[in-house]
Amino acid sequence: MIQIRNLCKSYGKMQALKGLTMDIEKGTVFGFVGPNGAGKSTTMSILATLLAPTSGKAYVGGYEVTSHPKEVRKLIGYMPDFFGVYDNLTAEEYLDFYGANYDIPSAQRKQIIPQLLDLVNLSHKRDAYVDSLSRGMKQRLGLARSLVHNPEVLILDEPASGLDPRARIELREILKELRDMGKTIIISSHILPELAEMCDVIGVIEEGNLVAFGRVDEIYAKMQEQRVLRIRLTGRIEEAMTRLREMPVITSVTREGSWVVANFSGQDEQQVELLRELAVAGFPVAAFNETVGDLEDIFLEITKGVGS
Ligand SMILES: Nc1ncnc2c1ncn2[C@@H]1O[C@H](COP(=O)(O)OP(=O)(O)OP(=O)(O)O)[C@@H](O)[C@H]1O
Repeated sequence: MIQIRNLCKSYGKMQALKGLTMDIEKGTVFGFVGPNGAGKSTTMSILATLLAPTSGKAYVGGYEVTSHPKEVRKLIGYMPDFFGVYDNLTAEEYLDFYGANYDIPSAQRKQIIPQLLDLVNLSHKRDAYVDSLSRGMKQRLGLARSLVHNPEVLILDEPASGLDPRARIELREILKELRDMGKTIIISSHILPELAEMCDVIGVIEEGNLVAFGRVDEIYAKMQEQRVLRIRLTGRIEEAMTRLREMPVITSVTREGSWVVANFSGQDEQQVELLRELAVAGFPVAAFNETVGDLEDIFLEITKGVGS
């Protein structure tokens, strides 16, 4: 659905994008993660045809963004990371105004707008002034606005920023509905775990370069394989460490007081077997627990270099 090829953007001497290349397939929820200033908004603005790249190409639905902006705009709904001020418009009037901008006939707008307000759980705020809405509600109204022309692709710049946990959950639920409708969604954030909860694929951008790109389910599967086991023994600690080191599923063993900390790379069955072996050998195991690896570390480790 989206192809980005060697995309570069400079603001004067500042190189915001340094040859970005990636593909986003139809129906994917793609999370674009990176620290402030990494180039996420720049990329999204180029895809939304609001900014011209310095060099390189970007295609949406096969249309190149600079030579076919009209076709691209029909395909995409864009929600920027800031929200304008609209003193005298109610939520309904606001959506009607944007619908009219897309040349949607009045009768059709009357039909669509209640559906959109319902989708973003704002039907009860239909007659409320936009400026009186909470931040979470404004975000949801912005989302409804980006959907007014029923686009195939949604580009959402930091939609969860500034939202409280409850508003985030609501947003996630709405995104699920949109995904179920078959939309391709691009969401940016500077928080990887937040995106991992709602996306299928994640790309990490740093200083204008894509440094990692991969599927979230693969990352989670990998995380399950890289566990840290913590075993507390009341005696024979050194002996237990030697026994653990001999096991192929253990990659390293250290000691923290009465705890033995072992990096484990295997499946549940092998973990069960490990505990059984220790018990059968009579080691005095008082406690046994596991922690999975750090999402960001594992993500970067297994996906680095991809796409760059
Ligand atoms: N209009 C502009 N003029 C000059 N520099 C700009 C302009 N827009 C962005 N930049 C610079 O380009 C770089 C990338 O900015 P961009 O907004 O794309 O990053 P971002 O990843 O979206 O960051 P954030 O998470 O803070 O929104 C930054 O260093 C930024 O200061």
